[in-house]
Amino acid sequence: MSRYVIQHTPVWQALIRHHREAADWHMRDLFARQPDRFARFSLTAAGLRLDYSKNRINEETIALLCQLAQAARLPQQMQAMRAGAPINYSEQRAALHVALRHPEQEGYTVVGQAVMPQVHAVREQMRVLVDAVRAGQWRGYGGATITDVVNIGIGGSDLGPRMVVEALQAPEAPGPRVHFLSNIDPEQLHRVLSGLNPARTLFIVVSKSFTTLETRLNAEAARTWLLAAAPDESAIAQHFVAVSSNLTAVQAFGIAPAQTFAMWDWVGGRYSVWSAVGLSVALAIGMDAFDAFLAGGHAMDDHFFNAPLAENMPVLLGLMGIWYNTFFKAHTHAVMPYVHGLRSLPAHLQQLDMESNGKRIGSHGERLGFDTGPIIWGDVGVNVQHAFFQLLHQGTRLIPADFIVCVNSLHEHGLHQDHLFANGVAQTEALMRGKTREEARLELQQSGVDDATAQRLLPHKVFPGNQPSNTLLLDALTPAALGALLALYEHKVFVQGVIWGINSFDQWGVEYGKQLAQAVMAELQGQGEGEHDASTQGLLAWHRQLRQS
Ligand SMILES: O=P(O)(O)OC[C@H]1O[C@H](O)[C@H](O)[C@@H](O)[C@@H]1O
Repeated sequence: MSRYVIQHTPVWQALIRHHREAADWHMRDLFARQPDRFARFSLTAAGLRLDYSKNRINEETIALLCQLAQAARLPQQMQAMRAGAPINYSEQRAALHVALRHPEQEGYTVVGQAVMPQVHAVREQMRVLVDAVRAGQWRGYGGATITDVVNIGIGGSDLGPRMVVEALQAPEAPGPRVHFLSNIDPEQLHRVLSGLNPARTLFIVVSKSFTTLETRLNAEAARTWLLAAAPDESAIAQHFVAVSSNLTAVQAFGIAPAQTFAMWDWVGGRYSVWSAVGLSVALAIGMDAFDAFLAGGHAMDDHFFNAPLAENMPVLLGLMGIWYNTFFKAHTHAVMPYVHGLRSLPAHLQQLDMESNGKRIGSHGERLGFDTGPIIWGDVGVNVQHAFFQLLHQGTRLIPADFIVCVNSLHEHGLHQDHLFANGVAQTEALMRGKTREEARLELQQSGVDDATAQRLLPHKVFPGNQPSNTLLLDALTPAALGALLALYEHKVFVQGVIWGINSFDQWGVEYGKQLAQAVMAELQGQGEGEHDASTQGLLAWHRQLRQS
């Protein structure tokens, strides 16, 4: 089989030529020339609305990008994912997170084995625990009900559940308070535990591998903390549950099989919030709301697997990302949720996108000759406008961005929600239109400043515009809408990985630092000296000077 190199396909070359033209376009002109631009470049899927008209694209751009997707065999790869094929080829695993939100008892297999019965069995096990805790039937060692849940996990075992809990748990709603312990900074451990009552706290140790150092250290610290208060070790069964694919290691840690929720090697950590990794979410919002979250994700899967490429929301987002990242050489992609509940979405997407597509090696081991995964960043609106938006408006870089806005809030507070919406949408308009020299001059004249001041200020008042954005519009931040939104981004990342020809489902790049940390730690503990560069040696020497024994 000849090596597939996307860069050498005729459509890639056609896109390079098309980009030379597009580089001169201003979106203001595109809108002026095409009054029905919004109708042409917007769509609805799984309850989400996407306006992608404020992009440096025309029909030809979309047509060429769809051809690129065909050349990369995207439709076939989508089917391979669905069929449970080992698309994570470096680890010989399927990537079947879509099965986790599939409602039926059948539909997905891995190596010929049906997976849905296991998925539904674990979901039932979750329901039993969640209902018992929320109804006050699950009791701690002194017979008291559970008021606080601590999710101990890191990476995919932390970011997804943390973000979803923040988004969906209303403070006044019934259900335990949920806390997240991820880092090995003793400060975090102290802060999380210090406000809690051991007799009323349930720990969920979440680790797919159950070998992650941070999680094991934190779980051990939590166990010690609990046992310092509890009468005996039998309390572990009332206060610790685990979520893992490594059931043997869980048992060795001291958590019984009955308290253990399985996950599988065909679920990547950053795609796992839909599994029992989402137990903290289900405890926070209840199992019915968790089911609605899964249903939202499934509705997006249905759309993704069935809509034609040019009308497919994740595909379009993925393709436009490639347009900017690879052809315009934009290095970053910003995500701005104008939704307080989604303030941790950028952090979740950083792991999802950058751990999936932050790679330079193609499927044949070759070094790819173009830019792949962008730097994902962003924060919550309106706050961002008063912080870093200056750079988007008048800096020197091209920064494509996603704006996420809600029409309705779950809380009524006068005009807050409309102001929030207005600001989000106005930013996309300002970024697209910019302000010409003429417009700025007129504005200065009308402001009544003298001519000399107007002359001096004029260059500073011009906005180049032409900054692209997608607007994702939600009715309100419901479990179903959030499910659809997360699944949308997961598929977007997959689409890009397929087109760039990389494996989005492994993460070898995170291992090296862990390896070296073990060696450095051994030295800190006085177990020999390693060979280091002068900088690392110097830092270790400073540590020896300052460390209080
Ligand atoms: O769930 P765990 O096995 O504890 O892994 C937690 C995290 O750590 C790893 O280093 C990976 O980079 C992440 O993809 C993973 O989510």
